[in-house]
Amino acid sequence: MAETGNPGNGATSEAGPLVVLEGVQKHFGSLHVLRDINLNIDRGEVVVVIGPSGGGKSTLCRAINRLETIDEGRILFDGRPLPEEGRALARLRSDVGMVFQSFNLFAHKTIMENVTLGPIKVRGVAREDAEKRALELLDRVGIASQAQKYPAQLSGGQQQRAAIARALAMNPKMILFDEPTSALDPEMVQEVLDVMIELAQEGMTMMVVTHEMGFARRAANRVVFMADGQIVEENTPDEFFTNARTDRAKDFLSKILTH
Ligand SMILES: Nc1ncnc2c1ncn2[C@@H]1O[C@H](COP(=O)(O)OP(=O)(O)OP(=O)(O)O)[C@@H](O)[C@H]1O
Repeated sequence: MAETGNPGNGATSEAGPLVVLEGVQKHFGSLHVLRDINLNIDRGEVVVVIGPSGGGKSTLCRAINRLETIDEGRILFDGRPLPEEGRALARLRSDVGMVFQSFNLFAHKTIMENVTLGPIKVRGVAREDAEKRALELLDRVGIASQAQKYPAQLSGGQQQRAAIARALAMNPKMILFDEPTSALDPEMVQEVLDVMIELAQEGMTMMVVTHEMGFARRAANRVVFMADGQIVEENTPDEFFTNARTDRAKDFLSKILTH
């Protein structure tokens, strides 16, 4: 996939991990939701984050593109601390695509407008070029024929595939997926996972919060198990699913794998 480059912003560090979290702490009031998180995500790596509800997985995702601020520690993206505001923050948000459980498409814009808005407004791409690329991406996720429809006219699976096309339209360096299939009817889950598996195989750097263990087995390089705001253990999917080390992870797996 072509990179847009990073005009006027100096060289990026192509060596080293794409994301580095060091000693990250986050509270919501008295609730300690991220406790000393240390995590690197390498370029081209697919990290699946799993764990019980309320464990801090979404907050971790949101902290990486600064939808949440952190209280302590630091997060580096592409070798630099996360920007706090302005154009640099807008650039971070386009470099780090985000796909949410609830699709988050603009309801009063067509699918084509949803996909082209960012490239036109943030990246300064000409409308004609943005539309051409959007059609390619919509074709790639299997919904080119829906380009002129509004989100409510599409199935949940189609909307989520549109959301992935929208993230891809910014030529992101990474995509964060926060429970992308949790709101879908069961028959639509696989069509979205198939798009994600293809992206993973093409080398997209991804962090995926999900309960889809089949996806983790097939696509993840690493599984990170989080509970009570901490990374309890992390391992390759094979090791994690057959040889979890901690009682908490074993307990969690025994519950979800019997479903
Ligand atoms: N904006 C907020 N204000 C206050 N508390 C919050 C906020 N966002 C999340 N929390 C709380 O922080 C804790 C961690 O939430 P988070 O959504 O990160 O967990 P999670 O592991 O993603 O859970 P789930 O699997 O249920 O989505 C939860 O107790 C949640 O209620």
